[in-house]
Amino acid sequence: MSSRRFWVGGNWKMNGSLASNKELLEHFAAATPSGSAEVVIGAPAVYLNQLAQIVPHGWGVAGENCYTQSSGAFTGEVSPEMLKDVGANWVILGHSERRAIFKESDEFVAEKTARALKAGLKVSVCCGELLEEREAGETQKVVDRQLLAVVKALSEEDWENVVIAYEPVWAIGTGKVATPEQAQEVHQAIRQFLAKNVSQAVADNTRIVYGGSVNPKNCVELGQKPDVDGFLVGGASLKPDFVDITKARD
Ligand SMILES: O=C[C@H](O)COP(=O)(O)O
Repeated sequence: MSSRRFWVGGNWKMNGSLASNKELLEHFAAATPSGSAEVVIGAPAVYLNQLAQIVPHGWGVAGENCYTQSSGAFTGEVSPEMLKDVGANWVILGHSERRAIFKESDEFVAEKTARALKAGLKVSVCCGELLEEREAGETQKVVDRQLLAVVKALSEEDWENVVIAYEPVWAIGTGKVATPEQAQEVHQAIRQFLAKNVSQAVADNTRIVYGGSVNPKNCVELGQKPDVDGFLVGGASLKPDFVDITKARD
């Protein structure tokens, strides 16, 4: 196994309330989460301040999106600086729901990634193919295209603060998890892509995590693959046994 620290992110998407967040986080803390994995919870921006105060000790807090500017006439947007101001230290960018529903382009995701890093946030940047793209044999082409935009926007040092989340769109919220072999194949190819397009050191050190119907039952086998450095978890991060996923590699 590599020296890359196992990373487990929860992505609550547009879910939660002050009361349910508190209940869930208290449960997580009481259930003794992994001491070795880096754990980060992503939540709607309005709840980040609450999360920053009550997440289990050592856990990070992530926004689920941000804009490219610090402030100004951008009605409805939230800046990276504002995420930091309310206690977030991470942001999830380029999630397939943002790409599909809000029409975010590869370049826009890359620009936001660069800006968030500049503001001092760490970034989990998402990539992944649609079912029809996989069936057409275009998985790697799509992932490379999405990541090439990010590569162009970042310096080599920036990569220290980036986690790549590979999330095949057909596996998100569907219960159809990628097999450990399918995940490993794409993760390995992403690492080769980083070696070719950034540097061998960045390829060796960047965490590449898998997302798409991860749950406490399938996480151990997925987490044993050498290039799977953790998970970005949607639905299962809203359940008490998310804590078991943080321990997949323990
Ligand atoms: O960001 C998380 C992904 O969208 C995965 O969601 P899921 O675990 O509910 O399939």
